Amino acid sequence: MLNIAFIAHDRKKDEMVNFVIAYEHVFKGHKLYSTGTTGLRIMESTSLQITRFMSGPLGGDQQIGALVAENNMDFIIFLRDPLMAQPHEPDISALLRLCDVQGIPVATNIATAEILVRALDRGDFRWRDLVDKYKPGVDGDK
Ligand SMILES: O=C(CO)COP(=O)(O)O
Repeated sequence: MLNIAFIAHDRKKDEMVNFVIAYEHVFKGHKLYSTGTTGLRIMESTSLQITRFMSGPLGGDQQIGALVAENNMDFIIFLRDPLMAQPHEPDISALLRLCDVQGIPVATNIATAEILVRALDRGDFRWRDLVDKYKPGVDGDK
């Protein structure tokens, strides 16, 4: 069972909901997290249980980032809006940076999300093994 997070900006929320509906059978075996509104939208349309954090602009990205920093997050689908500036852009950049620090797969568009979820469904690519192998030390990669 993996820890998976869903995050979508407003103009990407319909896309996210449709995607999660399509792969509900895959996600239902995992522990799910989300930012506030994204999770609400998904739960309204599926039977999935999701631990929801604050809305993104109020700190939800940072809360999910804290799980990434502790290496307690395995996979993030973050459908960003590439055509609209976000007031909390520093939080978004910080989350993506932490994913790179820890080697966490983060899909920022639907095609990447599709490829990762299909790999997850097949169970033939254990990226957790890679993440753990290259995990930085306590004081980073100095
Ligand atoms: O803003 C977000 C991510 O940066 C998403 O937050 P919501 O899911 O609360 O809309």
